[in-house]
Amino acid sequence: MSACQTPIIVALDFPTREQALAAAAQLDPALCRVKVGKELFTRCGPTIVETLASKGFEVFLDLKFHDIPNTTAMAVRAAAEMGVWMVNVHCSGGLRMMAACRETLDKLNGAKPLLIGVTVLTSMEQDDLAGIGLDVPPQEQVLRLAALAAQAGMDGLVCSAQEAVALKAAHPQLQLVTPGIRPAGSAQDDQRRILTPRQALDAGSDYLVIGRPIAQAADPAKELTAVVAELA
Ligand SMILES: O=C(O)c1cc(=O)[nH]c(=O)n1[C@@H]1O[C@H](COP(=O)(O)O)[C@@H](O)[C@H]1O
Repeated sequence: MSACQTPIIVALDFPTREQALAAAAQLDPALCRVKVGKELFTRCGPTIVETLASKGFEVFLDLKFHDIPNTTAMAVRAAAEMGVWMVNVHCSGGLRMMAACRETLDKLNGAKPLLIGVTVLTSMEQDDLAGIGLDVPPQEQVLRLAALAAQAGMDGLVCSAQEAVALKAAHPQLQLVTPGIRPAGSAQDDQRRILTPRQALDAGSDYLVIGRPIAQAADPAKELTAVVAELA
């Protein structure tokens, strides 16, 4: 049972182990989980996951695997054996890819990470989708990928909180992990489909991924406490 009492996941997007651990030292594992993504993991490898776990944090390993079914399933197995709490793959890898991941995790003994499918990145809007040949609004593509993820037996989805109402109606069993969270007044950065923490929770998000507004703030503990208060 997790000691974490909030839906907040803080993205530790840092270039060094020292910076990531300095930020983590200002966060309380009772108030948030942490996310290790491509930059930090490529720099530090699995030891950063072990260190954060030893400090009491549940870790979302966000490497967004996207490959042929066997390769992706073996990567997910490696993540599970690392003891992470959540792992993700791109839904656009297709039904067989997601099903292979599900089957591989189901065969493992012991605790398994939540298996989450990334739908349409929160940095993308309709023009970006058109640029890669998808002439549909983001929500339509998200719902299409969500149906595949549900069929594959995934535990949840990464999506924008803007799609949470439609997704909860269509697939109430899927947990919604929503980045693109911006407290009122904070910079949008490269995100496009954004909501505030309160709006996201009200829309049906199960977990809120927040990076720069907390991790890169002068006082991460203060920003985290402010978001916790906004959600209370
Ligand atoms: O899978 C993710 O976590 C993810 C998916 C997505 O669609 N959008 C998205 O921003 N993310 C991640 O969520 C974090 C958001 O960080 P901030 O924009 O700094 O709050 C980053 O680490 C992204 O890699």
